[in-house]
Amino acid sequence: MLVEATVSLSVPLLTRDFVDMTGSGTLPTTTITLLLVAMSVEAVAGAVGYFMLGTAGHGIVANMRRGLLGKLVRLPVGYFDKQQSGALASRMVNDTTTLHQIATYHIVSLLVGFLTVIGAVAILWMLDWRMTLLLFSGVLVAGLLLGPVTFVIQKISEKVMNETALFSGRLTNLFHEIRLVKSHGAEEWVDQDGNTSIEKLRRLGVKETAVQAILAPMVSLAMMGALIAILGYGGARVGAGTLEMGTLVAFILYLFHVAIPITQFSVFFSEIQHALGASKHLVAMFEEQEERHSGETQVDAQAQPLAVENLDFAYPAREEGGEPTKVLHDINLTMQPGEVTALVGASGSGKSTLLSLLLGFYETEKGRIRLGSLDLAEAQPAAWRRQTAYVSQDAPMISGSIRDNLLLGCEQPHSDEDLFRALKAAKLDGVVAEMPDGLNSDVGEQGGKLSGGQRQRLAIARAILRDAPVLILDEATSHLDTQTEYEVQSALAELMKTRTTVVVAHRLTTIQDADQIVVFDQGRIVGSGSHEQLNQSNTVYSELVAHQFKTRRQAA
Ligand SMILES: Nc1ncnc2c1ncn2[C@@H]1O[C@H](COP(=O)(O)OP(=O)(O)OP(=O)(O)O)[C@@H](O)[C@H]1O
Repeated sequence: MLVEATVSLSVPLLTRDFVDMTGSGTLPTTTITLLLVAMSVEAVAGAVGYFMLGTAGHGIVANMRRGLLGKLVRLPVGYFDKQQSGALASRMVNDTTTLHQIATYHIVSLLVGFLTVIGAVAILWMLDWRMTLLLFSGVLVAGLLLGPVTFVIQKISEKVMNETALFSGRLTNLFHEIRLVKSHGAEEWVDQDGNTSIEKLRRLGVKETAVQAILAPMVSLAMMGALIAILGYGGARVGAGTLEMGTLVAFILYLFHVAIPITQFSVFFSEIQHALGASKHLVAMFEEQEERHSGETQVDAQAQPLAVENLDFAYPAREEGGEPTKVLHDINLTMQPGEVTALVGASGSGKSTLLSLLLGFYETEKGRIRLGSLDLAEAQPAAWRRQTAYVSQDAPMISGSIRDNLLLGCEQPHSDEDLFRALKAAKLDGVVAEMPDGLNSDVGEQGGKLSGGQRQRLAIARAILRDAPVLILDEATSHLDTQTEYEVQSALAELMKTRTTVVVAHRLTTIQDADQIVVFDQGRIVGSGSHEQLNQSNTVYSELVAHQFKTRRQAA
């Protein structure tokens, strides 16, 4: 592009010679040849420059997206609690594209334009300084008008980006939950809600266009003024014989050399405001504190007790300035290898939160979690989690096949036989074998092509395959019918024999044989022991048992 700019500066000078020579009656073949060569070089250099910039731009966007993706997956779970996943996706896709243009074409055009203008001014000054001053008074006026307008554009652009991210977030969520929307006949509400955002975006777009619409004419008006002044003043000087005709022509051509970059500056300033809006959020994402990478990587949970000591925990405030939600108070608990520890308690009493903490999803405020003598705070979270297999309440699935879901995060290779063995233990082998594509069958978005029970069995098979010494099950069998639950429970019982197991279960029948039952009440442990012990001596537990017994009898 520098070659293009330099060569393009010679074109008006060559044109001046061409006009002056043809005016004096000679045919300037050398000048014509030079003009043709200069114009061809300008065109080729322009095309090559455009291609190279485009290629660099795509590289920049890809790098930025790679960086962002790498960053996002390494952010702690707490970050995602505060974000809408669709909004994050929008930032990754749309905001990075906005930066593409600015990082390549606009920045380079600005630099090249700047050099062109300097070159043109130098040549013009040598040709005729009075006319140069005249031309630049027009440029100065244009510059002074641009400042405030670009500021307004930045403000609007920022609002557009935020609204777009919000809109994408809402849509993603609504489409995920389309069954909920339809079952509640909420299509009309979704329509209205979406239309409000669409209308907001339209209004902002119109505002932005209105400001942009006055920007370009303002610049061209200033340039037209300069052109007319040059033509009037230059024409008079040619008439008076103090200026060559060729020099006036060269001036007019140089005017475009100045005008085009100046117009590009105006586009640049409006684009840079756009990019500033986009980059603000991307920079904020890049600056987020990642989950700890440091710590002990040699975590061995084999035959080690898992202990929780004096643990307090509060979720961070949902909005700025809000109060954190205190959820766990002074938790003390030891889970022995080869034993099953069951956590029971009313809904919201903090059982799942404790599981999240055992998995190192959140940093704890006070107290410790230990595996043998190793403190979780001193271990690398990823290494710690490699020692655990976790089946959560809703058995989430990734988009892809049964195989992809089974092998999620697996480091060792597994044969199809291994996969079927795990599926068999989870009582899902028959279902998968009957699928037309077997292990390669697609599970659908969020596992939507599988039933709730099948998803749960697939999640259990995944945990079995992971073969980790610590097993963490959060209501892992709640979606299964009694017969399947019984069969899966016996497979799990086999698995639990050699592992440290923590189970959360609402249906107390499934954990009556647990080695240790721990009773939660409003974030505190209010008792622990065997089913018989607790049933006799712990009122919270005996009430839970009595309540469940009553509910079942009523259901029957
Ligand atoms: N990410 C979060 N941010 C803020 N508060 C949360 C978050 N997750 C859970 N809570 C709150 O923490 C408390 C304990 O929730 P938790 O899910 O641990 O209970 P639970 O005993 O597992 O309940 P359930 O049996 O219904 O699953 C609840 O009051 C809940 O509102």
